[in-house]
Amino acid sequence: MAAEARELTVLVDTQRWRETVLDSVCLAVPAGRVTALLGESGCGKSMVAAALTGSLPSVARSTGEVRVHGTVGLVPQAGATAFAAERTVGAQLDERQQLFRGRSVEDACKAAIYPVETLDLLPHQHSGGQIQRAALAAALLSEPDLLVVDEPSASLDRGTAYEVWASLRTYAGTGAGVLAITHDGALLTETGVADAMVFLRDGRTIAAGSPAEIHALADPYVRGFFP
Ligand SMILES: Nc1ncnc2c1ncn2[C@@H]1O[C@H](COP(=O)(O)OP(=O)(O)OP(=O)(O)O)[C@@H](O)[C@H]1O
Repeated sequence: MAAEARELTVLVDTQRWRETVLDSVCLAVPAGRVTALLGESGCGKSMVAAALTGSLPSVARSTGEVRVHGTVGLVPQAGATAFAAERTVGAQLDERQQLFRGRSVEDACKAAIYPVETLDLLPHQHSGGQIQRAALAAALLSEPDLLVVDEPSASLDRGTAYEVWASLRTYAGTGAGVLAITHDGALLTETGVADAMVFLRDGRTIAAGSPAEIHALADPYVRGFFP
């Protein structure tokens, strides 16, 4: 098991706003598998990603159990936040490569379907889809045991989205656990990359299982994610 959460509850208290954003969430991310996390906007998917990767906001307090076995990598929903604003993406990928000394920058960019022609641009000079793939390349350089990707294909055309999902599948094939957050049940079904799906609603886990088990459910909330 690359990671698991049991009875994970997260309370956000900003002084002006107080809310339980995750309520007794249970989730498993097996090693060597792609687990997809789905749910409507604001239901808490990114908060699960933050809890698993140790990056909860300072206004959040968590209870319950989170276990991660090995190293973690996060591809944030806004890819630019994975980079410093004032240096080129290429320079920052080179620095990460020096730090981890694993795969080459070229190899990580290829795996992330990131176009190397834009390596010399600053993060904000990238398109939404380009910087998201650059953030994936950055995460792959550290070869984490648990890779959490938040909306990896939200800004991509269908063809490139397919390639990115296939690449996540390949990465899971190296033995890592991959947790991929998405709204796009149709794309998950078409690509067939998810070994398991977990659905969140209002901060709670409401369904989990293999794609076949999920497709057999009559729950209209779950069915609403598929064409
Ligand atoms: N940094 C933060 N500080 C305070 N509250 C936050 C923060 N980030 C998220 N929240 C709150 O936590 C709840 C869950 O947000 P989250 O970003 O996890 O949703 P999501 O399911 O990922 O949504 P989306 O699909 O729109 O990205 C929301 O009510 C949101 O307002």
